[in-house]
Amino acid sequence: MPAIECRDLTKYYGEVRGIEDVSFTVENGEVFGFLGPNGAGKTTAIRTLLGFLRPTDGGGSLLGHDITDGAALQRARERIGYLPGDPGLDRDRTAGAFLDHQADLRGEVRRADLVARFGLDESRRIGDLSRGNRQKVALVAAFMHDPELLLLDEPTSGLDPLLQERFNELVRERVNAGASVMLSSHVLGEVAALCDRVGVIRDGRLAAVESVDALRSRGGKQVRVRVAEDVTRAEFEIRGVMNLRMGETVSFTWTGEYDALVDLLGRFTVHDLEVVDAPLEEAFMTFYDGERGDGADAGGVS
Ligand SMILES: Nc1ncnc2c1ncn2[C@@H]1O[C@H](COP(=O)(O)OP(=O)(O)OP(=O)(O)O)[C@@H](O)[C@H]1O
Repeated sequence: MPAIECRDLTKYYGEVRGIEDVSFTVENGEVFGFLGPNGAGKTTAIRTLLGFLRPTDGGGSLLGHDITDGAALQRARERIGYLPGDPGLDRDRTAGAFLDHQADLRGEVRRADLVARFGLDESRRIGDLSRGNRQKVALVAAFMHDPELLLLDEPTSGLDPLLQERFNELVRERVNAGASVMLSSHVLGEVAALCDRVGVIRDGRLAAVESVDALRSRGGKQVRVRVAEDVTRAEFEIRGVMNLRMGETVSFTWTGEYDALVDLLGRFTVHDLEVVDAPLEEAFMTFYDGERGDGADAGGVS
């Protein structure tokens, strides 16, 4: 039984499409990233899965409970951690009072530890907290009952890099303890660092689901080479070479087989050579062709 199952899930807000025909599963112990630009449908998918919104069509399950079975889902919530994209925390309450209320609903085995790790002052009024500190309160609430499944909507928005790293550690700890995670983001680096697989959502539809490793390998290799000879651009303009930049060092993205690269470089006296994974952005951009206007280059990566 997968941790999350999403079958042709569709949600319309009246005439407005939120998501349409979204299907994927999140296996037990997996970290699944839901990546897409603003308005793509990430929040709609998460809130529909949690039963806060009624699907227009399709269905799914969380920890084996049908998402349209309100009572079962309510019970399952004790084993689920949810971080809303825009936590509407009661500004007049203190952080501690909010966490007390959440603890009554789901428990708080790890609260003290998390409050200390995030350096949270529970006595402060939520309305007086900075955005980052409010996000910390919401994170403690999502994680403090050691949930088996976490649905996190843009979890690191508002967190500084140090706290983002704390957050990453926290996710890894829960996953090592057997939990499954779905998190949404529009920051590629964030999902690449944490996720096993990524679903790319655009205009309410799932454009692709890929493992982060596959995305990386599709991105090709970044090659930087310095040779003894004077070289011309034409000598490097062969199949497999992209983003070619000439200079004292010649650099390009290589998307072909290694043997063909060795053949190419074998024509010269190589003084210096560096071959590294191309940035994940290049593979990822293939999903955004047309939307950003710079998809022509990226389109050739695949
Ligand atoms: N309550 C609502 N009423 C009407 N339309 C809505 C509502 N909530 C979302 N939408 C629309 O549904 C679509 C998907 O929005 P959603 O908030 O799910 O996207 P998102 O990927 O989470 O975006 P963001 O990254 O900005 O949070 C958008 O076109 C949005 O305008």
